[in-house]
Amino acid sequence: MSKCPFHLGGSAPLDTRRRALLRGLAAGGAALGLPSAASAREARAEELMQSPPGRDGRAANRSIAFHGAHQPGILNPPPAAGMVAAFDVLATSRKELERLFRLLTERAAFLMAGGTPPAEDPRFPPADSGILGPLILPDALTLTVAVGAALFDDRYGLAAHKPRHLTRMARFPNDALDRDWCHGDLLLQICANTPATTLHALRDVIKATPDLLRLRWKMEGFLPPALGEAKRETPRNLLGFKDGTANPDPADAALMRELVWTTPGAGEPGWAAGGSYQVVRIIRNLVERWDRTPLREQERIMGRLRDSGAPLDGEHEHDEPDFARDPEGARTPLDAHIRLANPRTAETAGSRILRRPFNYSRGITRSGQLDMGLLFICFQADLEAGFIAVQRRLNGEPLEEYIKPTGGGYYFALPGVPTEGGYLAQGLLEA
Ligand SMILES: C=CC1=C(C)c2cc3[nH]c(cc4nc(cc5[nH]c(cc1n2)c(C)c5CCC(=O)O)C(CCC(=O)O)=C4C)c(C)c3C=C
Ligand SMILES: [Fe+2]
Repeated sequence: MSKCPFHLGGSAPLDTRRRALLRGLAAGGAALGLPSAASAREARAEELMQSPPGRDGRAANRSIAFHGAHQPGILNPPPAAGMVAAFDVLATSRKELERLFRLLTERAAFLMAGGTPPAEDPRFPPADSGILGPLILPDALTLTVAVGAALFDDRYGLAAHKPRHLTRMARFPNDALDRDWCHGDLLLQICANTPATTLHALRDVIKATPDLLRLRWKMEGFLPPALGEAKRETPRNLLGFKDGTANPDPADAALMRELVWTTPGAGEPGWAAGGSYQVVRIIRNLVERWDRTPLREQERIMGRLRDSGAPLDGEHEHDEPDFARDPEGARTPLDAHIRLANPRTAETAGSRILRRPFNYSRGITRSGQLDMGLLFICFQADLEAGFIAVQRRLNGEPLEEYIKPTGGGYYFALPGVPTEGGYLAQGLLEA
């Protein structure tokens, strides 16, 4: 990673990063023998760094560290723009597969830190798409790489090393899965403050891997922009409800070890420690029907009040519902979404999951209805005890009248890359 002259450490203070960035910029120009162009680029970079055009400079300058025991993009609060892109892997050998993961590591670390691409020689295609301008600001970008069960077929000799619960996503009763929007050997989750930054990162990865990856499907999502770290509110989904209220606390490391990170033992291969099962579901919301449903009924379907997010037996958003004191469902219907998803019993405590959903909107259907919904994403230490157990409890819930899952897949988010020099999937490929 450090071999890339333009790589700037994601966790480096801004001033250090700025100096390194300007040095990289000058080096890029000098490499072409263009000293005056270099200084002009340097001046422009300084200007942009001070005040990125049309953007909140502080937010655009924010970088998230790439290196760590776990990948970024799982515990950090989701920014306003999210994307998942599923790929088929074209590598023809294990060696080529290693080249793919090394490349993904290099691009992710560079893009997340921000910097300048090498200076352009107009006789060749540009190194960068240019859609962010000459200076790539980190913009709270995260790239998270996950693998699907298909990667463990007979192509690369990895079958014996498959995470224990990783399977091809099977259909649930309310699903209408479109095969063009499902599965994939590899999943890239890209999150940032702005959609331009996620698209830029996707194009960068695609450009770097023409012989190694083929895009299979992609879905872009969004959240209402955060009001700032301190004032962070629970985002609303496209049914108008706060979504994420009862998520387990990502700051609770012991809880994350229990619910999110795969640990050695329990039949999991050693290399998978520190990774997490990732579920993606594209769930269309039938919003025209929902918007004609009485508010009281909407709230009984969800089990929470729409405006405050409070449970039906509480007053405030973070009040804990007491289902045990309501065995007949007088306050919260027995089939309310949150009651089925998390009955809060001793037996179901192990099925808690970390949700990280985005809203999506992609035009209209052939019958003229709005095609929008939830790009549902969740992480868990055990796919069977987590998402699959929760979804089985939700099967047949009243909310199904308003939602239709149409795509997605099951993946395993790789463990992180603790230090420079390492690469994603190194443990798997060296197992
Ligand atoms: C299988 C897992 C889940 C799917 C699929 C799912 C879809 C889905 N959810 C909403 C809206 C809300 N969900 C809420 C809570 C909630 N949902 C799940 C799981 C799935 N949801 C869980 C585990 C929980 C937490 C339950 C709890 O612990 O109380 C809420 C309430 C607010 C919150 O806690 O986030 C809403 C609203 C939609 C619209 C949807 C499919 C489109
Ligand atoms: Fe939910």
